[in-house]
Amino acid sequence: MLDINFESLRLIGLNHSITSQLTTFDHAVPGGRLARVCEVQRDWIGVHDGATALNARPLNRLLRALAAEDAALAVGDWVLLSTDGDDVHWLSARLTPLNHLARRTSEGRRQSLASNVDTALLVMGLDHDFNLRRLERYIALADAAGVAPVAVLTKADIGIDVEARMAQLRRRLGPQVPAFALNTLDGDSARVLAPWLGMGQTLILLGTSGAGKSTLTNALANSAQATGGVRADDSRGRHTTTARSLHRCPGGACIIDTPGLRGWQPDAGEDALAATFDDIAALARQCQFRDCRHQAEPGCAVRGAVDPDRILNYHKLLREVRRTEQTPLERIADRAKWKVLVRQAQSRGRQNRGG
Ligand SMILES: Nc1nc2c(ncn2[C@@H]2O[C@H](COP(=O)(O)OP(=O)(O)OP(=O)(O)O)[C@@H](O)[C@H]2O)c(=O)[nH]1
Ligand SMILES: [Zn+2]
Repeated sequence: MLDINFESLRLIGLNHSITSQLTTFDHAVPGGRLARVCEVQRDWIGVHDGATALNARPLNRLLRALAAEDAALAVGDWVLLSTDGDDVHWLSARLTPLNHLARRTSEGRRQSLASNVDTALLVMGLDHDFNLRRLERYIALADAAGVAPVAVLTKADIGIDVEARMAQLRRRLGPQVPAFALNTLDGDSARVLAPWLGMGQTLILLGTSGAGKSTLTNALANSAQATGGVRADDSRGRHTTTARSLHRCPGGACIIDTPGLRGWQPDAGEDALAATFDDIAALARQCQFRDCRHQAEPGCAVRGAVDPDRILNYHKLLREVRRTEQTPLERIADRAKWKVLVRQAQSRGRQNRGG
């Protein structure tokens, strides 16, 4: 029988949607217990069983099962843990995640970020890090996974045009995405973000290197993660955090800190993107032309009502999604077509120079 201490596991995010899976679960591992993945490394998996943090290794049978689903263990996953006579800890199974955050690399590869997350705190500095297109990209990533986005604008104490930027952000994103300007060093963050930090809640922090994710984690979880300085000229961080990790907050929520992402796309389809930009979709129904791009077309209902840069960003993300949804053959055909065009242009150039 599986040994579950609900009270202690609740502190690392256990909820009834997860435990209800156990009734139909084949857990024939002697001494098996439930644990949560806190850190994924190449050779070991950091897990917490509600009482202690320890390092474990996945059994081959788990690796095979994951490979069959084209899945991998991610921070936030619930797993079955057992300890053998030599005190080695093994993971034998993973419970089906309730949701799963992933990104696409610039080559289109899908990469797991975290599982079983309630809220994504999208962390962005009010210094040179401020970029609303990037924020919308993060919102698309969260929306596509069914994770509620909350924008946390850090460095309100040293930021540039703080009030104007917050007003611009709220106008552009509308009321659906709560947004806060914070100085994460002043100790007020936990109070402001309290509605998302309730018992059993899981949050993930996403944002560029240097945005203040580890500083915010430390403020919310009373922990002591290493934080890094940023370059003065462009506010870029130094990639101080190198792996995703899970931290417990005093109020019973837990937080997944992540390294800054570079070169990525949301793992979202066209429908998910349309949901993120549903203000555009709703107004577009009143445009004169069904395929209106809301640029110079007459009778457009979107232009003027939505920030023009938001419209451009939506179309940019749509183009990226369509490109990653191409089959490998379509991509090869597309590349071949480009090569021909480039070659034609080059030979035209040579002819012009020669003639
Ligand atoms: N003045 C001020 N400085 C801040 C604030 N938040 C973060 N910082 C500073 O910004 C620098 C970068 O913060 P980190 O928390 O390391 O950034 P990070 O997002 O975790 O960066 P990576 O771990 O590299 O992904 C540190 O020197 C922090 O002290 C803030 O609200 N105000
Ligand atoms: Zn239009």
